[in-house]
Amino acid sequence: MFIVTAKEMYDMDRLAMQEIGLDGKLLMENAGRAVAWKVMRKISQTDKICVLAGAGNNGGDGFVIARTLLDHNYHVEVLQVVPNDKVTGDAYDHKRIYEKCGGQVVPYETGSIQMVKEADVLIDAMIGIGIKGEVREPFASLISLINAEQSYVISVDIPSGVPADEGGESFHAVQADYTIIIGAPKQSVFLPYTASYYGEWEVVSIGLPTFIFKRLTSKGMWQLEDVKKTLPKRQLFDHKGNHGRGLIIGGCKEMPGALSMSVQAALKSGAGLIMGASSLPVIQMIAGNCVEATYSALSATDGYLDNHSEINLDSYDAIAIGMGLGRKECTKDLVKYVIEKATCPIIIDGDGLYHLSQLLPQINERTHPSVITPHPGEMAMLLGVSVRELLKQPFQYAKEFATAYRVYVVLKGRYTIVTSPEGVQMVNPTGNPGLAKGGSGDVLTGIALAMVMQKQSLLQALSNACYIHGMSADLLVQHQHSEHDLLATDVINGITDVYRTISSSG
Ligand SMILES: NC(=O)C1=CN([C@@H]2O[C@H](COP(=O)(O)OP(=O)(O)OC[C@H]3O[C@@H](n4cnc5c(N)ncnc54)[C@H](O)[C@@H]3O)[C@@H](O)[C@H]2O)[C@H](O)CC1
Ligand SMILES: [K+]
Repeated sequence: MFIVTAKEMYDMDRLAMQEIGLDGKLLMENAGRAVAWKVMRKISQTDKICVLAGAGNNGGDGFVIARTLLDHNYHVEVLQVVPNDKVTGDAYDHKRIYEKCGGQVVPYETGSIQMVKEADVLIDAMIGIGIKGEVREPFASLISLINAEQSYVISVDIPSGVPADEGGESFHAVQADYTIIIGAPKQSVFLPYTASYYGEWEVVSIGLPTFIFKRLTSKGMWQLEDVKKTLPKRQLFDHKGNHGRGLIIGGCKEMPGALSMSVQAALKSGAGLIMGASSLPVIQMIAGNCVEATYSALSATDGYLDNHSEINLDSYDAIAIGMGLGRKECTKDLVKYVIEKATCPIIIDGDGLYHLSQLLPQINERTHPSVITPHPGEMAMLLGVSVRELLKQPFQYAKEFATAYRVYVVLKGRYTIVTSPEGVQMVNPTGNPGLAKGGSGDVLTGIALAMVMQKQSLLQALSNACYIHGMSADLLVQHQHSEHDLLATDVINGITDVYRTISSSG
């Protein structure tokens, strides 16, 4: 599924109209009817419905929705929030068709507030992706009224007041119970400051052909069908070498478990062979957790790995480094050594990211792929901006970093964004707040390593890793766990259920 900015959506409309003759009125008809069908599934025939229509094409969708509902014997009226002369173009045409079909349009005046108060269902078709700046009157007061009412609120395309794109931080906007998105989800569906306004959401197709999306946007949402198509398969005559050899370097005296979780997660996800590398005390502590892995003891000073020359990096398909490694000068040297010498894909996580801020020239010079898996705090540190600033524009910042340093960026969050060095971005929809715990990142890195070393495109491999990680947590909280008690090690065990679900669902 593609993700768009407002500009991309407008460009697609233009292309559809100019190049293939899909005109605006037809797209509006498709949009309104598709939304109306979704609405009918949610509400009852006895509900009193008020469609709030604005001046633009979002309002135009509102007239098509009202006409379709009326035709199916629903109790519906349109409250037109703007004066008649503001309703023009395609929206005007659809208003006329609605009226000719017997539809009622109530002009906005103070008395019509009663209409809002009396409605069981409010359909918000006031402002869509055409919003500029903060909402003006009378929309601002109406939004306050809508949000104060108990009625069921369905927004069309986008909750009025929310922008389509990233960049803002606070909004006066409709709090929808359900948003029916037209054509493709907008960036704001996935952003921390705007996602909650949407409530439950769904996308409806309006007939824009896929090649138009492919031409104009390089952002998408990774879905189960994508996972099924791209996940490495196991063949009858496979041996462990077909599924990759991976090296995981991490762990120090305070954080032995990080390495253990990455190793277990990698093997559980399908890695052929995993070597865990750490100090002898760490290995002695964790080896029993995962007897299927092999381990390499490295020298350490005061519990931190200190001698990089003894590691052979040559015989691996991918290497992960940094989980629980520690923030010492000697561990920085180790990260530098791996960045400079590894001739396979590397994944840098945890304390490796802390060191990376001083190793950016080295990462830029790599000729083999590099992946970083920061949470917002680590990403902000690498970019030299505040977390607050980063979270206003995560798509933009992740892309800037990925393209500048030619790395794959896995920016972790409720909606993790995977960005390729070319700037292609994939959003992961799975996961829940149960993952907001120590160890989750170490598990994700292990899964990512297993995917990366099995010869997929890296963008697909990393998107699959995020999907599996989140889906494991989702299945666990649906069945035996809650978001409170879910542990990172549960997420590793939950991978079993993920694979069984994926393979049994065809
Ligand atoms: N391909 C598609 O996605 C299609 C989408 N459709 C719908 O069209 C809207 C976008 O329509 P547009 O006319 O460009 O803009 P809006 O209706 O969102 O809003 C314009 C309207 O709002 C007023 N306005 C702007 N900013 C403010 C503000 N801060 N305060 C108050 N009022 C504001 C402005 O003056 C205009 O009057 C999209 O979201 C879909 O719903 C098509 O129907 C089908 C194709
Ligand atoms: K709207």
